[in-house]
Amino acid sequence: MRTAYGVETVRAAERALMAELPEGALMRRAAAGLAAVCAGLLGRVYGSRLVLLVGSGDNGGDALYAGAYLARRGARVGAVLLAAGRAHAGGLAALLGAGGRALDTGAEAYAQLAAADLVLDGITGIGGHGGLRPDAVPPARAARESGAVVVAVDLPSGVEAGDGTVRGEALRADVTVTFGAYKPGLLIDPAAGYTGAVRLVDIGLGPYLPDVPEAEALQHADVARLLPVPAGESDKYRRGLVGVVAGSAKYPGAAVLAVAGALRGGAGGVRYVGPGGPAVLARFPETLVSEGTPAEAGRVQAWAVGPGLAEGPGLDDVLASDVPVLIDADALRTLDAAAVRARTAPTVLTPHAGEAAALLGAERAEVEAGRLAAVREIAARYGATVLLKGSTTLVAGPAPDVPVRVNPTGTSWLATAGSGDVLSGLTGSLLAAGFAPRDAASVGAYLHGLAARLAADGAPLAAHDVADHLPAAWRNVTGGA
Ligand SMILES: NC(=O)C1=CN([C@@H]2O[C@H](COP(=O)(O)OP(=O)(O)OC[C@H]3O[C@@H](n4cnc5c(N)ncnc54)[C@H](O)[C@@H]3O)[C@@H](O)[C@H]2O)[C@@H](O)CC1
Ligand SMILES: [K+]
Repeated sequence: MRTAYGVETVRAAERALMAELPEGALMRRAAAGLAAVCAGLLGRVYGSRLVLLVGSGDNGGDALYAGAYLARRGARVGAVLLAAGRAHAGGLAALLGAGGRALDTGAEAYAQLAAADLVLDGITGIGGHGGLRPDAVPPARAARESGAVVVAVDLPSGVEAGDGTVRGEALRADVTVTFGAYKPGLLIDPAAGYTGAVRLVDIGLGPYLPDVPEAEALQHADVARLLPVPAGESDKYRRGLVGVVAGSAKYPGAAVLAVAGALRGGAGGVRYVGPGGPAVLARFPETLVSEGTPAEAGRVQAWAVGPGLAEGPGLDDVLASDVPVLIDADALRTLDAAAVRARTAPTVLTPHAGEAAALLGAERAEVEAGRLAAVREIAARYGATVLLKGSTTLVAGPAPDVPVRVNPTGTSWLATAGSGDVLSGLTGSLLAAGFAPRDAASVGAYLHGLAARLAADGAPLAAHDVADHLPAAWRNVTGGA
């Protein structure tokens, strides 16, 4: 599991650790780790050309101390002081003492940036807000346009550490060297798109961090542990039946795609309820098709309702049931929060940003600008587990003290019609197979993203390709066991 801690939590842990260390020791520890990563990237430090972009805070201090280490090993280091007179005093003295040079933002800075092998971005870290300030933008752009490797100190400058938003211009890095712990912004888009490869430097913060992180991202091993392996005595009922309520005369394809996902999610069987029965059976003869309403259909262990659904009794019936329910797409637009909160079994909502805005009675732009806050707010208001789709899919449970799961497997190729229908069926199937709601949603998103990556392989894909690659994704996670 990859864990991420919010800014205040990291600061509190740093304070507690610093109280036990000599003055400045923690920053020097961070800088030594940073310098080691840079040395590895450079290959040969002696004679290499480094430029430091130095802001007014401790993030700049890290860059200056790391620059001093590398200058002592023979690198030529120039530090562009973006906040003249306010650079970290100890760091600047160390750099100058090691033979580095301080520069203002004049022509020489740009000449050095153009010729640099490596640029260290120490403009802002966890203390930065609101994107790069105007005076930092031209040197940041020059760094990006040079052929240098750009290494972000702690975070790419200009991104919000706490929630992954980018509220102005930010400097895109090739590598981000972060200290002590991941911050949510390193995992959540759009900020996560600015980090390049992330390297975590241990500065001894571990014992001072709380057990429960703010956000976490499943890794292959976590998903492999959660996926069920049918035992010898399993039969289809023990493995769970998932009921799919989807599709309409207008959208018959949604029924087929939701069933396609459900068949690959580990449930023992799929019961389809809706007007798309003939289309579903033509493609998947193994489906149990029920006429009539969900209430009239046989027993299932979970329902997935919503993809391509027109008006009908489907939603009310499944809400009244005593099994886990996943609600997606059109069914979200008319959802009554009180009816969801009153349910005795878990509910999972899977909105995209537009549907999330409808659930909150907010503007879509508001959701886009604060996805972490939005997913938590919907989960709290509806008393449900919420999977907010997007370039980084987020999953929040109804309890406030449980980490938000960040899906690491997404790909922009997934932004294709019908891919959400596959995810609904898949996640519903995991619920029927007995997964806890937060696990069902986050494992569903993980396998779905991985299947899309395998299917796309660098080319556009269709939603049914994602469904077809779910078994390959499952094998990829479990090692084919
Ligand atoms: N606290 C500690 O013990 C440690 C802190 N470390 C470093 O310290 C950083 C945090 O330092 P600070 O709290 O001083 O904050 P930062 O250095 O991240 O940034 C705050 C400074 O940047 C300015 N600033 C804010 N927004 C800006 C913007 N949009 N554009 C330009 N300037 C802006 C502020 O005026 C302030 O002076 C961490 O990210 C990490 O790099 C590390 O050395 C590890 C130890
Ligand atoms: K930075």
